[in-house]
Amino acid sequence: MRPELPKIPQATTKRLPLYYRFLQSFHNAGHKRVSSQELSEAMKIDSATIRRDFSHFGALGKKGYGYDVPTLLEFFRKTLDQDEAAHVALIGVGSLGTAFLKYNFQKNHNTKIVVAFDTKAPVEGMMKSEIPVFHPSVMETKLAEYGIELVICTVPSRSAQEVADRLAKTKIKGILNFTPVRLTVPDTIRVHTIDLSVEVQTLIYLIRNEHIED
Ligand SMILES: NC(=O)c1ccc[n+]([C@@H]2O[C@H](COP(=O)([O-])OP(=O)(O)OC[C@H]3O[C@@H](n4cnc5c(N)ncnc54)[C@H](O)[C@@H]3O)[C@@H](O)[C@H]2O)c1
Repeated sequence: MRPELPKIPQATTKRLPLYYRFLQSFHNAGHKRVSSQELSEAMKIDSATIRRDFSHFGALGKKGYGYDVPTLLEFFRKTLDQDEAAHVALIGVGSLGTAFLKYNFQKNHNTKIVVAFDTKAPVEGMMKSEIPVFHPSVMETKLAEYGIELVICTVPSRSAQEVADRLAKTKIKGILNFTPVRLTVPDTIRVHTIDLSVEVQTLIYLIRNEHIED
C-alpha cells in the first residue's frame, strides 16, 4: 500500500526518484545506514536540503545514527509506487524519440517504453530497438491494449496539440512533453514539459545571478 503523504513541496517531490536511485546504490554496496552528509556528498545536494526533504515524511532518521537504508528504501519504493511497473508509450520516433527508445530507462526496471508510434511506421507495426512502432492511426487501440498510463511526446511542434487532443480521449494519465508547445489537456491528464531552451535559459540566468536560491 502506498503511504499517505502530507502535502510536500514540488521541489522535494522532484528529488524523490533521485533519493531512491542513490539509496539503491548504497544498499547494493552493502550499507545498512547512511547519514545526510554521505547522501549529500553522493548526490551533490546540500545536507540541510536532504534533512528538510526527509522531515516532510516524518521522523525517518535518528540523531547520531543517520538513516536506516533498508527502511528508507522501502519507504521510497512504496511512495514512488515502484511495485507496479509503469508502461510508457513514445509518440514520434525521430531524432529525439529514437534516442529515448535506445535508452529505454536501462537503470529503472519498472519503467519501460513498451510501444511507440510514428507516422512513418506501417499500421501493422515494425520493430525498432526491440520495441514495436505503429502508425498513429491505431494509437488509441494500441494504448489500451498495452495498458499505457504515460506517454512521452516527441513529435514536431505542429503535431503536438493534435496528438494531445487524441490522447485526451484515452485513459492515459500523463504526458511527458518534449515539444516546446504548451499543451491544452483536460484535468485528468498531467503534463510535464521539458523545454530544452527554457532549461538552458534558466541555468544561464541562475549562473549569472548566483545569489538566487533554487
Ligand atoms: N532533437 C532534439 O535535440 C530536441 C531537443 C529538445 C526538444 N526537441 C523537440 O522534440 C520534438 C521532436 O524533435 P526531433 O528532433 O526528434 O524531430 P524529428 O522531426 O526528428 O522527429 C519527429 C518524428 O515525429 C513523427 N511524427 C510527426 N507527426 C506525428 C504524429 N502525429 N504522430 C506520431 N509521430 C509523428 C515524424 O515522422 C518524425 O519521425 C520537437 O517538438 C522538438 O522541438 C527536440
